[in-house]
Amino acid sequence: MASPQGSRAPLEFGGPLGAAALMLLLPVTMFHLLLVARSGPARLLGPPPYLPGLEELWSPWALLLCLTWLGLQAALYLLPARKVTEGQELKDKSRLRYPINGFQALMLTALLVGLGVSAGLPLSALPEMLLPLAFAATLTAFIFSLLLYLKALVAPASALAPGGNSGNLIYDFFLGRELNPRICSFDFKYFCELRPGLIGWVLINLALLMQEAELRGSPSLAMWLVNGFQLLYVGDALWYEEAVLTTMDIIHDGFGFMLAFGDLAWVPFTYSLQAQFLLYHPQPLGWPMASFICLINAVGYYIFRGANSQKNTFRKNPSDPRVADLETISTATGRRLLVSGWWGMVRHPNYLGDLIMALAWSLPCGVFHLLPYFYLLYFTALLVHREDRDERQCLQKYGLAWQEYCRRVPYRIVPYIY
Ligand SMILES: NC(=O)C1=CN([C@@H]2O[C@H](COP(=O)(O)OP(=O)(O)OC[C@H]3O[C@@H](n4cnc5c(N)ncnc54)[C@H](OP(=O)(O)O)[C@@H]3O)[C@@H](O)[C@H]2O)C=CC1
Ligand SMILES: CC(C)CCC[C@@H](C)[C@H]1CC=C2C3=C(CC[C@@]21C)[C@@]1(C)CC[C@H](O)C(C)(C)[C@@H]1CC3
Repeated sequence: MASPQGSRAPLEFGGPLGAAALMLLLPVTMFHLLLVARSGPARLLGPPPYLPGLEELWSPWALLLCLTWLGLQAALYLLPARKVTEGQELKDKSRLRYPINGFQALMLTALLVGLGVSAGLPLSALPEMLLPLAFAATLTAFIFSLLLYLKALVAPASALAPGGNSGNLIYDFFLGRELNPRICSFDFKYFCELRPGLIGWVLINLALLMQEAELRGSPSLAMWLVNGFQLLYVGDALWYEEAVLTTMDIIHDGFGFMLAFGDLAWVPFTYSLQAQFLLYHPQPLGWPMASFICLINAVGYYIFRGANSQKNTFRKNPSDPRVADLETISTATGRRLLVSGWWGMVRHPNYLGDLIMALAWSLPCGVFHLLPYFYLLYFTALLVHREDRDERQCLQKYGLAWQEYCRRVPYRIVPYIY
């Protein structure tokens, strides 16, 4: 099967073997975390307390709940949007159109959940269903990825992603073949990246907070902090929804098992790990320490938002007064690269801010368990690997201009360290 570029793109993630290993390892890790978080010792590196049988994982109700959730989010996606925006230019010079109504979907979901809870919906029962729900989400992601793979077989070559079309079934299934799979105007990748998983994550956090309130009379300060920080992160992603259109996932990566599983299962069930841990292992936290952790989160958010907004504003309109004074390097493609402001500090200031926030999300869980720091460890590995992939893509895109940028801004993520 020919690559859409004519020559084959270099294999990533360790090729077919790496892809096969990740397809097994990621779900196993997710179930390990879910089991260990509720066990007494909560040891990240220890064995799980027991191995669940199929009867504990499989529940038709969980699958129904999962599909209903996807259906609800799809319906909210289809509601009239306050704005419809165009994505980046594609290979065939066309641009796709995307509805900007993610924040509206979050608000409407909050309203529906609020009404449901006041009418007696037992949201605090959700934590008891996390295992079968995670299993249902994994199954859904797997079947969905199969359908996406089949859909790509009839897609035109111009619709295929630069990677994910090696001709190896396992590798292509994992990475995803089609860049922007759609049915009419419904864009599956854009929908999955921001809606069901991210909103599902804050809903699971809320359910854990409510169950803690039922168990202990009121939610702990640590649980409030974790819920608040992560709600800010998800609210921000949906408020600045348009920014996702310039991320690597939308511009470069195909839509396959990696993103389908990542978006639908990995994000809601592993990103809520700190709240899961806190429900079963309450941690004392005083106001002085809580204030310090809030400050760390605020610093991380300031860097993350500042850097992402600066790049998006610049990419949308380089003469925007907010970025017009920044120093830039011209490239042969006609696009310019920022070399001052946030992007003159390190080559990925947005990753730095994100990592600082990740630390703030774990600190409320204390320093005596490694488990709540899993997100920070995984995220560091993800971003270092992502930065390396992006670096190679930018070198290919911008050649000498990228080398000049690297010379002017030598550090990748952490100034003077990395
Ligand atoms: N919570 C999570 O699980 C995850 C969060 N993230 C977050 O998502 C966000 C987006 O990440 P990601 O898509 O990886 O990367 P970026 O948003 O950093 O995008 C990288 C692209 O930005 C452009 N760029 C790079 N340097 C410059 C420069 N100096 N001037 C102008 N443009 C430049 C290049 O594209 P071009 O030139 O073509 O515009 C490059 O390919 C980040 O904040 C990250 O932290 C990411 C992964 C997971
Ligand atoms: C587990 C696998 C090896 C990889 C799965 C990766 C995915 C979970 C992540 C890839 C890029 C992501 C982004 C976000 C969430 C996680 C995934 C899907 C993001 C939507 C989070 C919120 C941010 O504000 C963002 C910038 C919009 C993020 C975009 C990338």
